[in-house]
Amino acid sequence: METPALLVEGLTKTYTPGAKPAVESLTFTLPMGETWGLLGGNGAGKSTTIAMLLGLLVPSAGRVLALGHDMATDRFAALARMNFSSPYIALPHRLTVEENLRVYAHLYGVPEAERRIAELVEEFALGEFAKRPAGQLSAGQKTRVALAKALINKPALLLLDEPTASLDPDTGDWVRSTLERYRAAEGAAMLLASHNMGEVERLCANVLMLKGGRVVDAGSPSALLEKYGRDDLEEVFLDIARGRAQAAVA
Ligand SMILES: Nc1ncnc2c1ncn2[C@@H]1O[C@H](COP(=O)(O)OP(=O)(O)OP(=O)(O)O)[C@@H](O)[C@H]1O
Repeated sequence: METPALLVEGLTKTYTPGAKPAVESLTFTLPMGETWGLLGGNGAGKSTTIAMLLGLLVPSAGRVLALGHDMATDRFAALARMNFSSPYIALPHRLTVEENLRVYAHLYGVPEAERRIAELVEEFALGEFAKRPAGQLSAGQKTRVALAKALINKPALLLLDEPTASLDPDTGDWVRSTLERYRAAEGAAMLLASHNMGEVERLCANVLMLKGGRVVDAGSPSALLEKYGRDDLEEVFLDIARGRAQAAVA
């Protein structure tokens, strides 16, 4: 069997000893070539999960194999073939957009960096502000630069925290198409934390519903719609968030 993009077993994070874990016993296997969604309300544990998957946060228990590498012992081998975007992590704001991409291309050891940067500037339509400092861009422009940075090393595994937050509907739609095209062309795997149910329905083969740090339900968007007897994932999400899951499936 092909090595999965992510193999996660019993992943747990307790920030404060004795308190309830922010993420508890998370277990799943993300195959190569698929996009999965991590859905949950504020504080459900999405960002904590992504930070552990990236090796930015040390888990309290459990393990993560990313692209076959154990993130506790061998994370640099995995990180070279991974990337991420998060609205909470700012790009160096005094550097221009182009300089930012050059720094990341260097960090990831991208071959033919200038060519790759030119491709991304073209694909993400960054040309009109490529020579401006990243700190002076609008939120939507920053999001596009962050996505270009996330694809700079052609990652096999992409972790996306709210990839279309602060984008207008048209640009958001364009970003979703770009991500979908990238996945199909490269056979990459993606894990997407999102509050945007339409986005999750459109992009994700499978969805993990998180509540209070635990997976409370999982399945393909169509299987979840059927199970809860709903027309869209937003309603399924509200059923779960408001604790109506049992009533819905009874
Ligand atoms: N550094 C920290 N120290 C202590 N508790 C934290 C820390 N970071 C997050 N938490 C807590 O862990 C829980 C999960 O937070 P997390 O940010 O992972 O949720 P989330 O699903 O990403 O939420 P949101 O949708 O609001 O971004 C929350 O109760 C939060 O208060």
